[in-house]
Amino acid sequence: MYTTFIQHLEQSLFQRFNLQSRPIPTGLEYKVSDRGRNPATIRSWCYQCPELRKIRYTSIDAGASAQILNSVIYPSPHYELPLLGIDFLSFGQVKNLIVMDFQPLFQNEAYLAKYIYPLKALQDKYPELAQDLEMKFYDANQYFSKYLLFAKTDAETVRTRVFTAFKDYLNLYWQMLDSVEPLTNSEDIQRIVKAQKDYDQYSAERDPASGLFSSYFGHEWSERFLYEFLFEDAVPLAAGSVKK
Ligand SMILES: C=CC1=C(C)/C(=C/c2[nH]c(/C=C3N=C(/C=C4\NC(=O)C(C)=C4C=C)C(C)=C\3CCC(=O)O)c(CCC(=O)O)c2C)NC1=O
Repeated sequence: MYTTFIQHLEQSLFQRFNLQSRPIPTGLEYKVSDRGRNPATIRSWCYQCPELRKIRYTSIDAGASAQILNSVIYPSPHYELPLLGIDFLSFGQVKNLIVMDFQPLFQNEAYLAKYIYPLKALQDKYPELAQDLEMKFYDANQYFSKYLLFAKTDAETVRTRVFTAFKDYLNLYWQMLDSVEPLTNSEDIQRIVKAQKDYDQYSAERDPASGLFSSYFGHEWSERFLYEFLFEDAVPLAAGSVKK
């Protein structure tokens, strides 16, 4: 379902940046589960370049049961740019959840005006993909923008409109990266380092995928995947404390 999306993402990245592989901890880059109705394969890729500190994307292929593309791009801390977040989930032909956003590190007006407002024109192009759905796991006011794509839709729309919107959002992100002024003051840079860490901590604790990973690949693998790869700057909750 998301193969063409991944191909486009890769092309787009490789054409613009001098990418270097960023290691994925042993055992986390690829795994197959036979627990479900269909075998599930999870595969991840990770890169870095001077402009982008961490580029990761993950696909889950469980045949007709689940098709998923999840990705986060973390800019270098010299750039206060939002993170680029993608979460495309298809469970069978009927349930397709699409989320794509420039994930703001801060919510103050000046920041939003500079880095989030330019998204509005794009969201306006895809009204059917901006459905104002309620968030149950995450807080819509933290690390999300109001111009995100957030929709439940059908498989045909995913192949057509969502693919076009995905390319548009990605292009705007590259444009923004091209025009952003790098920070030079070390305190400003440290503030971005901290904000990106806070994002990892928040996301690791809230991620609704942990149940899905556990059911396919077991609890232990799931925790490693979350804390050693997806959100590696997050610190696991103290052992024995209750999750959420
Ligand atoms: C491989 C990793 C990974 C997977 C497979 C994943 C899956 C995942 N994301 C979900 C929701 C969601 N996912 C997001 C958004 C994001 N989520 C993100 O990881 C990013 C980067 C964004 C930003 C665009 C949102 C907004 C929801 C709805 C959650 C809610 O209702 O609060 C759900 C719940 C779907 C449901 O309601 O049935 C799952 C299982 N999340 C992951 O991190």
